Amino acid sequence: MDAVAVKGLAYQYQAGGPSILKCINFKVTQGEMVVVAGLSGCGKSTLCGCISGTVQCNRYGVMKGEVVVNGKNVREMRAAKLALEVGMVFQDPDMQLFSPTVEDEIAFAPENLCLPPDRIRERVDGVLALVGIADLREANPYQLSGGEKHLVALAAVLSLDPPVLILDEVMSQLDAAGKKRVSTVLKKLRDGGKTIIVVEHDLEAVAFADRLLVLENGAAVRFDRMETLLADRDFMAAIRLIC
Ligand SMILES: Nc1ncnc2c1ncn2[C@@H]1O[C@H](COP(=O)(O)OP(=O)(O)OP(=O)(O)O)[C@@H](O)[C@H]1O
Repeated sequence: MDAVAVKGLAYQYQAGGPSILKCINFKVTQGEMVVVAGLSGCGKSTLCGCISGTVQCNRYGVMKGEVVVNGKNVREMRAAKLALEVGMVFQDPDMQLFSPTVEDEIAFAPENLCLPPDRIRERVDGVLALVGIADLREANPYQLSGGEKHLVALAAVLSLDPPVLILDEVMSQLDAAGKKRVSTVLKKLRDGGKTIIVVEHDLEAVAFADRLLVLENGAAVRFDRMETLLADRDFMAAIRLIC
């Protein structure tokens, strides 16, 4: 079954402004991990925002086409419902952290679902263990490193257990050990059935992903098996994804 179907997606931040996304079509199967890559400014974050419903498309932005997540059109869903279907970890984790402790940050969404306290505790303990940040439980999120903040933001998103996860460059501030830690978590989540779309420049760090979507100047130019595209060194060099 398709977990995410993007059909003829086009986006402008302002009517009459530049077309940031240009008729993008692709489908992601449930339990698949897809990497989105392309040069800076090609529209990766905008695509993530369109899929997660976090991009502006009422007052200023103009979105055309359709994004369907688990059979539901994201533009027809209220934010609270959409958050149960698709969770997004932003490129800048400070955009989504606001609680005094990591534990409060993770508990916030389940509390807002009015889950009973023992279920909330269960979820908090579960995601702290899954993401491997149990030692940060009492920490102040603002005082963490960039990489740790991304892990806390991922844990907070996982507290709602959405079937689809979108991660926008969460490894960019991590050293090799940090990247390995995140990729291990992503593998575990994918193997557990989550559908994952991840924007990443370091393709070696996510080489275990299933498919790679290459964007160039707002258009999807290739969508193929990860190993097929990594092996196509002429294409990858021409598109400047490898030297
Ligand atoms: N809020 C906004 N208003 C107007 N234009 C924007 C806005 N956000 C992004 N853009 C423009 O949209 C284009 C695509 O930006 P986007 O952030 O989606 O690209 P990206 O591929 O994620 O880049 P990067 O790799 O640098 O994060 C860029 O030209 C950017 O300047």
